[in-house]
Amino acid sequence: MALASNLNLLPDFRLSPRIDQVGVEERAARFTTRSIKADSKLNGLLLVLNMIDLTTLEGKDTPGKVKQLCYKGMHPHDAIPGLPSVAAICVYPSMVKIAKKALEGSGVKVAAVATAFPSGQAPRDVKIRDTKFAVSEGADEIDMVISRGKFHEGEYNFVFDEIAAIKEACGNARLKVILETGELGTYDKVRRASDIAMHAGADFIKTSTGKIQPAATMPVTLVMLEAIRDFYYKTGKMIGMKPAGGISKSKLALHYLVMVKETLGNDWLNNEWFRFGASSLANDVLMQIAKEKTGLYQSANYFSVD
Ligand SMILES: O=C[C@H](O)COP(=O)(O)O
Repeated sequence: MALASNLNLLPDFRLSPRIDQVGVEERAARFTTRSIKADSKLNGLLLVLNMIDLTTLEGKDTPGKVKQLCYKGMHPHDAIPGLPSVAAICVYPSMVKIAKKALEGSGVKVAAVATAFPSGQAPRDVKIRDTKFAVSEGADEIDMVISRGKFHEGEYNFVFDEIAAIKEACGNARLKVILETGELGTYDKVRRASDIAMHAGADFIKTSTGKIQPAATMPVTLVMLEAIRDFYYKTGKMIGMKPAGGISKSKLALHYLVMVKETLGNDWLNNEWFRFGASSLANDVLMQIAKEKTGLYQSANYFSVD
């Protein structure tokens, strides 16, 4: 395992680039002003659907609900032909086996939140066991949370080593590292946490758990996309991006796609490298796809997940 203390070549994370707050907010706002032609809009909506990690992370989740969500993920709407599936179903570790079986042969991945999600307040060995359990149950992807308390104390080597340990526990599963940006406080800290996560072995960086406000925003996501771009220029390694929490409207999701395209380029415009973590976005996307195809709006109930 790559321990921070053993890696003399690591950057000093205290020196991560500073972010101009006004500049990043203005740049993010500009992506919302681009006009999208009708045919590009339909393609964009289909792409958004295919990039969703369809999520349920409730204490009251049942096997029945997870199976229904899996069906929805594989067949977003029976009455609309030609729809792609979502990218993954995102659940707690206890639901991984149920989801894995329900999704068998579909190509839809199972993502599991682990490491004492959402707080991350547990000893490292518990987090490693949580991760190994989810992988042994069949998780294709692990969504871990960073230790925000340690990060705020300036214990960057601790945060780095923990991510590296979880990466090792993942085996072949891809690792998404959740920064919980709503608890980081500043864009500078979002940039620093992104840099630590990528150097420590993240396959994806992710904004939020969905349990803390604010969750994903366009400026925060832009800071992370720019960190990914800089990391790519420096190392040649692609890292994925997953904004999550509070993204429920198609129009906003399309703005995110414009931002990804203009910041990272077309190589990132697929579900291998970009995801939306969302519980209700799929319904709005389906409503808009139906509208684009038929010219008519259906009621929201027509598309409900449950
Ligand atoms: O990672 C996904 C989030 O937990 C979903 O958040 P949401 O319910 O606001 O869409």
